[in-house]
Amino acid sequence: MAPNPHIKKAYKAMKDLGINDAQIKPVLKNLLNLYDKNWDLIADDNYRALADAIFDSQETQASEEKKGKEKKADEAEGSAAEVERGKRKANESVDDDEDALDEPERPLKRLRRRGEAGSASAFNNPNLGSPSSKETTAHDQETTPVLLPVHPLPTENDPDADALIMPKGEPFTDIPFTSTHQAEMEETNGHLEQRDGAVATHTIPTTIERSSEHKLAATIEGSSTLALVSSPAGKVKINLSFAPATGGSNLHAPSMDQLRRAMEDVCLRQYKILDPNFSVSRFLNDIASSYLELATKEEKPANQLPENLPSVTTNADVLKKSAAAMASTAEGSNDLATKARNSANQSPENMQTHDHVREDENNGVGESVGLVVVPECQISADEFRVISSVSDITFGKETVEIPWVNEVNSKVPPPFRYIAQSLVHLDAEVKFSLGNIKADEHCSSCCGDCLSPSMACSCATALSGFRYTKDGLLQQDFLEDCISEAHDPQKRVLQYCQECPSEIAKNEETLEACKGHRKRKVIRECWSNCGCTQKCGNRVVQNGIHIKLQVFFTSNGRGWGLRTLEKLPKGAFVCELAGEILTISELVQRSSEKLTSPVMLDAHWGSEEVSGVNKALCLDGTHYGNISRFINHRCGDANLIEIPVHVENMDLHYYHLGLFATRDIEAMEELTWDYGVEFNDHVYPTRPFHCRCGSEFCPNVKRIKKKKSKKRHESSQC
Ligand SMILES: C[S@@+](CC[C@H](N)C(=O)[O-])C[C@H]1O[C@@H](n2cnc3c(N)ncnc32)[C@H](O)[C@@H]1O
Repeated sequence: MAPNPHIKKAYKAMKDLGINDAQIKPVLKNLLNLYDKNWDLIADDNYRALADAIFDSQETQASEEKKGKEKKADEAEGSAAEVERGKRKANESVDDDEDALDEPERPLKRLRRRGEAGSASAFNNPNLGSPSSKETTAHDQETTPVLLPVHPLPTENDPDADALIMPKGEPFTDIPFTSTHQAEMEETNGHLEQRDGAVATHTIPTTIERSSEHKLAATIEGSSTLALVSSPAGKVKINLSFAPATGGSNLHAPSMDQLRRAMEDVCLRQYKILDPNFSVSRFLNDIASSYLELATKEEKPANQLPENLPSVTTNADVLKKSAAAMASTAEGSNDLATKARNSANQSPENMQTHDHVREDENNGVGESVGLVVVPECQISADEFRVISSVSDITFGKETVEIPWVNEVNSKVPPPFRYIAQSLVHLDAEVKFSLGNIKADEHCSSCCGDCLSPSMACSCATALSGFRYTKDGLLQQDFLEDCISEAHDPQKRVLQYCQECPSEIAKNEETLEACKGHRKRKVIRECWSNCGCTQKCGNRVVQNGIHIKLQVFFTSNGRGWGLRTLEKLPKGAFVCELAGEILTISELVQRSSEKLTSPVMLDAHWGSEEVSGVNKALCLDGTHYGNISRFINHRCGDANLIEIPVHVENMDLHYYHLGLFATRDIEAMEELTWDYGVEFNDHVYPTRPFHCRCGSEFCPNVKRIKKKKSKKRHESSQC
């Protein structure tokens, strides 16, 4: 009978690892039983399961043999052996190490010790185990420490100088990063080396030995290790290595940025580190400097505190200190920093005199920023949610992550609930039902992608062509029309209500006449009543955000803003204006709060369909909103424009508002739109603000320009 090809391959893989046939057979038999002859499981990851099982059986066998030998020796030597065992117990750790060296070396372990030390890649590469690859001697295996992949030591110009370095090729494990490093170090030629005979002990056994060219040398004895090594320039580098046999076939090295973000997330969630300037690379830098500082200090007797030892601050002290630092930039009482200060029960003045307060907390690059570890009771769940949203302020509610940064001060974004789609607050009559769709709004002919020419459907006819191009941008002529209507009052068509909802909602004795509402050009997208796919080119706004955005703190007094992290072409969809859908009466009731971003949905207010205060709707993103709530206003030449979009039906009193690029926008440019507010309209329920948009169309800029030219004129006359 021809040999089973599976068995043949398994034997080959094991032989490549230096395992002989006799060792393979019984283990493979057991494994086949165990896995119900599922060869896929056994063959996975180059027969890892089989190799592991063989190593385990070797270990069991070795320890049983050892026990047997001890038993025999005890019987033969009687009381003499008792004495010997006593000695052995006293030297237990030494004996254990020797026993470990007596054990047959696992081929995997050996592979790892060769040159690359890359366990996972070595395991997946059968050639590394073949006789042609360079063998180490038994002596090498016993005494030579493994050279972990060597990373160049940091230099002044090294952009990676602060980076946490992960040894390439070592598998990853989530073993906790704990170290009780007690290595005795001495300084030689400006770098740290271990004193002869001293052993750096970690919770996980590791040896660090003196090695040339400032390389880090460490043996991996099982789990993860943490080691530090210094450069001739006095810099300290941290090296992490991970347990060999873990990670599986999915093992891949995360980028430094991913690692940093993940760590910052952990710090925020688990340790509740409040300072938004907290950075993992800076934190690692601090570990390295503290290490260097402690390691280069003269040893003191155990009961004597070394001079200049960095003072250890209690959590409460840290809280006061950091709250004080944060308070120096806090403006609003709503600010988390202010809350932290209040909870520390200290006046800012007292705290400013506190020894530990840092003056430069805003821009202390390279400085260690005081971390605030706040007991859970001191911040609300809402506040904590906002703090922990650094990497994604949307909490996964959009198809893209939107991070926030504050490079200006220590403020964090205001607490609000992120919603990707607008929601009715209470009374607004918004019905999305198929039954409400009129017969002429049903499109029976659309199929696949409505924008492909062969698919011309009745949606296209109804709109005299689609508003989008095949690239998902707005049609240029349509966009230009919208822009010029918005900019040029002459081109605006106003509609007047007979009884204006805004005026009715004011509840004043005399009803004022309608001031007029702009008739708007609209986009109509395909919806559930259409037969096309979700990828149809006439579905843009409903498919949500697809660009890289970032919330950031503006540097000229406009609070938070939104910017794009990528270049955007003219006509690109950015995001929808989403928030709570309110009736006008509800909005007026709220107006005592001076809302930050209410938007009227008044494009059809002149029509008969929209009459009465419950039909006239608006959006408010103050408490519930999407990313648009961070977009600041710009007079006249904003780079975004809002356009009404009908998605669910052509119901005139509710529609979506899509924000589109009015021109090409560079990466890192702030996104702005013209709120269309009259700054002298005191009835409009938005928080009045002194406009700092800087646009040449801004009344404030015009006023300043006028003043300047007047002054210049006056001085030229003198
Ligand atoms: C929709 S929010 C925009 C995000 C806001 N900057 C924040 O920090 O949350 C509107 C508020 O931002 C501020 N704002 C927007 N545009 C501004 C501008 N051009 N100048 C000054 N403040 C502005 C005003 O306080 C306004 O009430």
